[in-house]
Amino acid sequence: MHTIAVMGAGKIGEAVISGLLRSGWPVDRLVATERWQERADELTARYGIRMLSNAAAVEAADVILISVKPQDAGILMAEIGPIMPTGKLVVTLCAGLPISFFEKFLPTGTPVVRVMTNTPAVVEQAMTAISAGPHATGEHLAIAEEMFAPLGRTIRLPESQQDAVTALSGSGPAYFFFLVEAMTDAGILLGLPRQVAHDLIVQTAIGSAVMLRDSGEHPVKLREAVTSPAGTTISAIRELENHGVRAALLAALEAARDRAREIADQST
Ligand SMILES: NC(=O)C1=CN([C@@H]2O[C@H](COP(=O)(O)OP(=O)(O)OC[C@H]3O[C@@H](n4cnc5c(N)ncnc54)[C@H](O)[C@@H]3O)[C@@H](O)[C@H]2O)C=CC1
Ligand SMILES: O=C(O)[C@@H]1CCC=N1
Repeated sequence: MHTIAVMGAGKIGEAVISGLLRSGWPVDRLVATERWQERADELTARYGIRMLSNAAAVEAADVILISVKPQDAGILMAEIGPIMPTGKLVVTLCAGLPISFFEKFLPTGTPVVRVMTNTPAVVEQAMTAISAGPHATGEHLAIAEEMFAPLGRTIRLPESQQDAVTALSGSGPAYFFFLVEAMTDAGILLGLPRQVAHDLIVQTAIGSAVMLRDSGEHPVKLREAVTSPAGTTISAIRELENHGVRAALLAALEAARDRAREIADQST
């Protein structure tokens, strides 16, 4: 069994820690690092996890998970790159940063796997995309899958698709939350109490998501089944089309993908 070091145990780092522990991963096979002592103490109290310095974590583990913000990755890699022994697996969660960015800091031949997950990891419903770097083998991909499978679904994709994945499923939960927030406001506009509007739309979102996953039907078919001739739904759909919601989504995801590319450019 491997020992995993979570380097930068923030929101996503903690989701990985809690998911692994819930799935039965032994806590003595997990270490983490955190630059703020208060945060480190909080994680030890919550999970009983050993919090180490970056250098000690690299030494203790054979799988090194980079889960700091992309803007902090250069500083972390400059610290741990020179002391990284050969043969360790590096797994990065950093949005936008290519595998080649990490390889620059690491001994030649170090396997690097790039991963994009999302926050539904905290309820074991993440969508995680996993890509191999030039030195990563099927065995390394399998280790990454073993780490992320407890958090939800996993998929293997070429690294060239990771910026699109980041825009779609990495950021995706934010778009759904935004939609729920806006629809709750619409319910209030129509005279419903806030809590009632919230409960109605959350259950509608859950029901729709389960139908999308389990019915095997195309979303167009599912929408058509709700849309009666001269009914209420088509009046709403006309307004969504008039306000360019479809075009807004295309432009929004393109902007997120472009931002991922910009993060990569700024890192070189
Ligand atoms: N939040 C999200 O929905 C997703 C985030 N990601 C990626 O995951 C990474 C982490 O994101 P979050 O967890 O949201 O950020 P976060 O800010 O919550 O966590 C990063 C943690 O790293 C710590 N840190 C920074 N530099 C450090 C260093 N040198 N040594 C030790 N600890 C250090 C920070 O104190 C912080 O607690 C990012 O690269 C992001 O692109 C990936 C998928 C989804
Ligand atoms: O907004 C971000 O940059 C990160 C990456 C994907 C989700 N959150």
